[in-house]
Formats: sequence, C-alpha cells, structure tokens
Amino acid sequence: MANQQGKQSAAAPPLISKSTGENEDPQNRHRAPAAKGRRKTMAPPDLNKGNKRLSCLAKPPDAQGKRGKFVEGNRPNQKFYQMIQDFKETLEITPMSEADVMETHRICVCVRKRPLNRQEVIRKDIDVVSIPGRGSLLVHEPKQKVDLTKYLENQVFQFDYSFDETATNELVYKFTAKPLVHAAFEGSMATCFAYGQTGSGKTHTMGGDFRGKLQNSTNGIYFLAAQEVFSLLNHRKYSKLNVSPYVSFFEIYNGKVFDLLNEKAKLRVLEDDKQQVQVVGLEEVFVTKTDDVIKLLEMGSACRTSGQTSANANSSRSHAILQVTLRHNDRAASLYSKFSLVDLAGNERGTDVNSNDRNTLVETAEINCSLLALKECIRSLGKNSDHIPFRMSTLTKVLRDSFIGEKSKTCMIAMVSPSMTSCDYTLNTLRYADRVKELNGPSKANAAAKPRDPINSSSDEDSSAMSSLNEVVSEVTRLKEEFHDELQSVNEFAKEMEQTSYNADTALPILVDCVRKMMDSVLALESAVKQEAARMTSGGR
Ligand SMILES: Nc1ncnc2c1ncn2[C@@H]1O[C@H](COP(=O)(O)OP(=O)(O)OP(=O)(O)O)[C@@H](O)[C@H]1O
Repeated sequence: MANQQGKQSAAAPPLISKSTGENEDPQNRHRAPAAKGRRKTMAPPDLNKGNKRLSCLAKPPDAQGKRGKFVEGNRPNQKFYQMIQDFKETLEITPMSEADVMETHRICVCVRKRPLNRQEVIRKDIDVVSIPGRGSLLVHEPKQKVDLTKYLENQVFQFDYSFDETATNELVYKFTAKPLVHAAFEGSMATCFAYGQTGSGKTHTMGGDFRGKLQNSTNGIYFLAAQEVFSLLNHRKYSKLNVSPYVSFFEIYNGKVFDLLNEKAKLRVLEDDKQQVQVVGLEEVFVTKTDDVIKLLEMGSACRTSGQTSANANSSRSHAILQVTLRHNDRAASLYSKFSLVDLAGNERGTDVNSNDRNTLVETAEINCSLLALKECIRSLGKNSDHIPFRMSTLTKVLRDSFIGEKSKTCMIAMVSPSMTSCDYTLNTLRYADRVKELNGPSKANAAAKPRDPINSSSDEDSSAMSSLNEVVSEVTRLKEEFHDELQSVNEFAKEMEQTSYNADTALPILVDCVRKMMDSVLALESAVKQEAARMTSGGR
C-alpha cells in the first residue's frame, strides 16, 4: 500500500488508505470511494466534486454505530467479522429503488448481490460485500500480514447500477432487460447476459426465484421480458410495425450448439461470404402469448438437464440462450430485430473444478475462451470498432448480430455471492465486469480517476493473470482470428488472379508480403498452441 501511495503524483490529493487494520478505527480510515475507483482506494469526498460517479458516502460520525459491538465468541473469523461490521456501520446505504433515474446506455454493466444462503448462514460465513447504492459496490477482502495482523482490503467498484440482496427480480428487470426489449421494438439487436460464478444467482435472475424446489418463473427476466414483448406488440406505437415474435432456445456446451426446442439436436454454425452467421436447422417457434414462451422454456430446460447425473453442475458449464426474434409479417418473414437473453456458464477457473481430467480442462478452457471472446466483442462494440473478433468462440459467433451496427445494445448483469469463502470468485467476476465497462467510451469521470487509480500501476496482479491459462487460451484464439483474416485476404488474391486484367508484376510484391505475414502468424499460432497444451497438462497453472 505504501507503494501505491508512493506512486501518486505530488500534486494529487492524498488517497486514503485502502485497508482497515485490526487496531484501526474504521471511522477514521473510511472515506467515500474514489470516482470509478475500481479497487483498492478510498478517496476523500472533495476528490469527487462534480463527479456523477461519486456514489457512496460515509455516514456522518454521529450517525455511526459504536465500534466493537459485533463481538460474538463462537464465530469463525470473528476478527474479520467485527472489522467488516464496523466498516459497514460507517456506510450510508441508499439501495436502488423503482424511483431511481434510468439512464440510457448502449452498454450497461451492473452488479447484483444475492443474500447469504442457508448453508452460509448456518456455517456463519461472513458477508464481505457492501452495496452502498448508486452503482457502487465494496468488497471487504480479508487479508493477513506476515506478522499475522489481520486487515481488510476494501476494494471499490463502480457500475451503472448495483443491486443489493433486497432487490427483487422485477427491480433488476426494470433497469436491465426492460430497456432492451423496448430497444428491440425500435429495431435494435439487444442482448442481456447473466454472468457470475456457479450459485451466484444467474438462473434465479433469468428464470425466476425458487420456492423450495419449484422455480417461480413468473418473476424471472425471461417471463417479464416475454410479457413486455406482447404488451408492446399491442401498443399503438408499435402495432403498425406488423411484426411477429418467434422464439428459439439453445445451449452452447463445449463449443457445440444444441437445440433445446428440438430434443437437444446438435447444430452446425456456418458463416457465409457476407459474414452472416447461421445456426443451421435451429428451431424457431412462432408464439402468440407469454404462456407459449414459458412452455417452450420449460420444455427446453427439461431437455437441458435430462439424463444428467449432476444436472446443475452440467447446466452451469453451458451457456443457455433464449432468443426472441421479431420478423416482418411479409412472405419472407424478414428479420426486424432480435432480443437475446443469455444465462452464461459459471466463470470458475480450470483449477476450481473437481475433476482434473483432460476433458474437464478442455471444457473449462472452452468456457474461458468464450467469456474472454465475449468481453472482447463487447469492448469492440463500445469502441465502435470495425473489427469485432466474433470468430473467437461459438458463443460470440452465434451472437454476432448483437455486436455490430449502430443500434446494438448490451447489458451485462454480474452476479456475486456475498460470502467470505466466495471472495476470490466475487473479485474475479467484478474485475471482468469492470473491464467490459472500462472501454465504454471515455467519460470525464473515468478520465479524471485514471491517473491516480493505483490499479493501473499494479502490474504484479496483471502479470500473474497474463500467465494464467485464460490468457494463453485467449492468445491462441486471437492468433487464430488473425490467421483467419489473413487467409481471407489470400482468398481475395486468388479471386483477383482469375481476372483477365490481373498483372502478376505489380501484384507479386504484395503477395510476397502477405505470404510472409501469414508464415509469421502460423509460427506464432504454433507456439501459442504449444504453450496452451503445456498449460493444460500442468492443470492450468
Ligand atoms: N437474489 C437472490 N435472492 C434469493 N435467493 C437467491 C438469489 N440469487 C440466488 N438465490 C438462490 O441461490 C441459489 C443459487 O442460485 P442460482 O441457481 O440462480 O445460481 P446460478 O448462478 O444460476 O448457478 P449455476 O451456474 O450453477 O446454474 C438458488 O437456490 C437461488 O434460489
């Protein structure tokens, strides 16, 4: 930490310590989080003047509780519990509510924290996540120094919206998927992703909450979105569109597409000359009411899990995609817009899964690769980039439409578990979500926060991430993508050679240059593939 503070420029206002130690008073240590303060720092309030990203405030000292009142003899990690509770006491909490202002985002990234579950409560796990509101979130990461002193690293994240454990699915829907359904009626390709570790609440949010073993689908985003579609179809403003909704529901497991509305038939993904991606033979069912959609969902979900000995574990290893396509009621039923709801596979790391066999590692690599590809595609969308690396994975291939064109809109809901045992996963999820949003256009607030954002200069974490399996897999897919593009340009050469006007003299130097580049790409790809194989055999480490 001394290090980080040392990295600030002399002119910059001092940053308050990121950590709260065993013997420190959180009332003295805590200040409001820094603007777009991704992690690690707490900045004094005046740093954030005029900054709309200032979103969580400390309570005035007289409104804060008495320190040290959270002493419970028989609790594991009592010291951390006490420190976290003391810290939480100092926060001014303003949970999201229906009355909050809805902003328009092309890319919206938000976070939802679930409550501690029964098992976590029974084992007295600690809630290490605070959601002060207005898009902010704090992770109180328990740490221990070499001399065994315990302290908290209070990491701050800022998103478009942050939903705490009291938020209902309806509230989450209102700020996330609902604007996308409306966008679809304006002709957008809109996509909403649920991202997070297994058990963090993706299915709860998308499919509805559970009452015992039964899922109440009527308050899941699937249902609420379907309901909205039919209500908008009858709306004065859109009835003139003369469009009809069609539903498809499929999953991507190990890079393969399975049709959940057609007995899990395995489908091929093809790309034509114009880069249009087709899932060949995907069932698309015409629907007339919300119930039709729910029946299809139930049918598909049953098919998704049937025959599996460990159904939940398996479902969390695949991406489930529900698509509502609006088609013109003309003879060709041409496409008007598409709305996709994606329940992503759990973002566990290769080393976290029980089995260490090759299949599981390949499966995990595939998930990581698709999640990385997804992040890259959303970032490219945010940058209005001409090149969308959608070929990096099957997931991004089948969602290609979602990343191109002026009218594409995306929302990512990052789900987090609050418990101390999930702290690492929670931080992983938040960092991923943070990077998706990071490149969403340079806002003044972001620019102001960047120079003194210590995370930008903490290279140790980044360099260790670089060496992870994820990064190697990502590098292979990036190089594959590059190589594919080069092959395409060679194709163009081949076409030119067929022309009568072809002049070998002038074309030769360009051709030589192109072939050299290709050779370089092949060698780079070969080396990356070898690295990937080595990582796999060493168990992802
Ligand atoms: N916001 C919430 N409020 C109450 N309970 C929740 C909430 N989110 C999740 N849960 C509960 O937590 C458990 C796990 O949630 P869920 O199955 O949605 O996780 P998941 O992320 O979809 O997991 P997987 O990746 O394994 O499919 C469920 O019992 C669910 O009811």
